[in-house]
Amino acid sequence: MAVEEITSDTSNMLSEWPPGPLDLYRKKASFDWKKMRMLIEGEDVTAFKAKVWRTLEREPLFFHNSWEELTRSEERRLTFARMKRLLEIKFVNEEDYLTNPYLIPAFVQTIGAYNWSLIVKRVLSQEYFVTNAMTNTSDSENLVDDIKNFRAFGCISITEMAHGSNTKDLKTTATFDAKTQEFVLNTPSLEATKVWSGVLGQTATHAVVFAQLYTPDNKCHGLHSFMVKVRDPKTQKPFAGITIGDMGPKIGLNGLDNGFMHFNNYRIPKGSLMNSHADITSDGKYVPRVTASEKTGATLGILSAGRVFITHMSITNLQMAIVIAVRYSATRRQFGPSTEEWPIIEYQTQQWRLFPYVAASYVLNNFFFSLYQDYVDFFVTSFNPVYGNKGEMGAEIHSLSSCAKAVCGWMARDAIQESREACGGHGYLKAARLGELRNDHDANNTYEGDNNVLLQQTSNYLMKLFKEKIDNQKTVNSPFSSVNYIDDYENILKTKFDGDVHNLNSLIKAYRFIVCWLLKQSDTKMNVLLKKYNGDIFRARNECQAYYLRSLAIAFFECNVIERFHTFCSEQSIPENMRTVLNKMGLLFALWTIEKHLLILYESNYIAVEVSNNMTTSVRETILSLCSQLKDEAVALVDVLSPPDFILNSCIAHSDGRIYEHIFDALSHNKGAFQQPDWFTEFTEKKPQILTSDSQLKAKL
Ligand SMILES: Cc1cc2nc3c(=O)[nH]c(=O)nc-3n(C[C@H](O)[C@H](O)[C@H](O)COP(=O)(O)OP(=O)(O)OC[C@H]3O[C@@H](n4cnc5c(N)ncnc54)[C@H](O)[C@@H]3O)c2cc1C
Repeated sequence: MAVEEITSDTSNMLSEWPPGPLDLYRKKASFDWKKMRMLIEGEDVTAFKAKVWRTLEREPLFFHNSWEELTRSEERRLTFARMKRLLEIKFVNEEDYLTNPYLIPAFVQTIGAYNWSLIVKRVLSQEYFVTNAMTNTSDSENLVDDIKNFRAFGCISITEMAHGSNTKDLKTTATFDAKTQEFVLNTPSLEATKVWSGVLGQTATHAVVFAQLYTPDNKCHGLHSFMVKVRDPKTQKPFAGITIGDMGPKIGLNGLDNGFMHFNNYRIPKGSLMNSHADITSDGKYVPRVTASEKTGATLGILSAGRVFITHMSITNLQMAIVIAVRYSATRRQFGPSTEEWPIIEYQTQQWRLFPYVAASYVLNNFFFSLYQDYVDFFVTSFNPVYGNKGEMGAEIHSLSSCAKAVCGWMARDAIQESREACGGHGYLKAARLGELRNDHDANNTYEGDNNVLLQQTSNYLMKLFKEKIDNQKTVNSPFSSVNYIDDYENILKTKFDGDVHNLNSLIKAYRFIVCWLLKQSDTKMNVLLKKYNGDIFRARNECQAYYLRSLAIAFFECNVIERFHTFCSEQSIPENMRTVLNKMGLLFALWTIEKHLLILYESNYIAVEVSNNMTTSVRETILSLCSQLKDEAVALVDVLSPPDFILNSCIAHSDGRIYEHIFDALSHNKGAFQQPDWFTEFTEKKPQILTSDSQLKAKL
């Protein structure tokens, strides 16, 4: 998050919201929504997003409405055509990205908010793929040129039918043939079929294929990636030796063509080996280029990009869902103490269900900007041959992005579902957009690493540091400082809660205690399990997940998120009225998340006996009080996060608040709303022949 001076020029580029029923709450807000928007995302990003959205709205190809129903084939065709148009318009060039790297996630968010299939297809086949090609292949220049000029499309093929999370055990083979200076790709079994590769189903001409590298002496050197030409760009047909198919209908993201693939003695040139970590000589000798530990740290860091971006995608979905739910709640009325019905946002349960997610939208947004800055710093360092800290930086980014992707993905999933229910029956309309958000978001919890498996990456990292501290007195210290407090774990574990539930600092101390306590408890349990299983770390770790290592990774993430938000709120330049609201959201988020760990705080005696009786009550009463205080700010808070109506595309959440007019519009425009079905004679003419006796039934059988 950048705190920048807000100019009237930038403020003017954001249109005022149209007048309507939402004005009731908009007028009650204590801050200016435009200034808050620029505070949380910076002027450049705000201006850029506004420009992209205005352009899309004017483009006929991007016309859509909330009641639209497309077949899979229509969706694919449109996604492809829109992707082409995006390339023609070219909102930013590489220099812009270098000047302001925040424009990269801004671009993904801006297009993703319009349609996730479109941006996922675009990024997978272009940016993500080009980054891979540029850093790794010998003939990368031509390929990058082809990709940029729409002569080639890339995809990444890792997952196989029988192996996803456990990539080490992938079965596809790439065997070097010294006679022809080629690798021979094979799919040794049905289970080794490559599956799920995005863009492969109907479009990709190239794939980064992960396979086990074999040298001519039949020795396996483990998993390596290869740049493979899979389809003829002139005919779009797979080359001989490759079978490609489309994965078919999915729960969501149906504009994206996921595919499956088989290799049968398919030959690729030696130069196809993506050789930044290892190479092969012409006589077939395997030559590693970096040591195993260098490879691990740097590779882990680079591979974090996907998770960093998915974290942002999840936060974007969370934000869109909460915009819809809050706007609807501020206009929908039910019951009331007198003749006038209350807007449902006035109800305590509605506030309690939704406002923690409003707070999460801000707190996580800040986390993303801050993590992204760390990633950019790491990325720049990783291309600097002199600076030697890459491994540690990469490992920390890997740990942070793993838990961030998991927890943000789940929070967004829950926010979307809560928002759907908070909007009652109308929330269930396709035209409300919540169903599409739910279905498209769902995959974020699985691809680029299943969430539960990712949390293990974070807990492994933390446990390793903790072990080194205990066994070798090694200082716990990391390049981005996320773990430094663990170094003081012995003192932290002697502390008690100071009882101040209104102070974010006190809650950060409590969180640090939870992390240290879970580390200690997990370490104790691991030692017992290691003894039980004769030092078998795999089994020991497996039995130490639920309530221990998994909770550790989640608490570590939440602690880091709150620390970063606290730092942000302490910035001098934030105007006081905005700081007050931001502090309330930080506190609400912290209390809402820490409530789930109260048992730990009791069990560990962190909450002293004298205060233990009312601690739970204090936490809960403060949550309710904060929800109530944020009620009059909520509409303005979601206005800050909201894209224009054309992008949000929800008939229950237009910025003018005229929900019933827009819902009726959606009802009356849906396909066949007023049409008699062409099967109506099934009722009017063809009556059911009801079988009345046993003999008639038997005769039928
Ligand atoms: C829409 C979509 C797009 C995708 N795009 C691509 C792509 O472009 N390229 C590509 O290669 N792949 C892609 N994938 C595949 C994706 O990366 C994998 O599905 C993902 O990595 C999970 O692997 P899996 O499906 O094999 O799950 P599994 O590994 O079989 O996991 C199944 C369950 O087992 C649990 N589990 C597994 N191991 C453990 C363990 N050690 N401890 C505890 N629990 C465990 C997991 O938590 C999970 O709940 C895509 C998937 C989807 C849905």
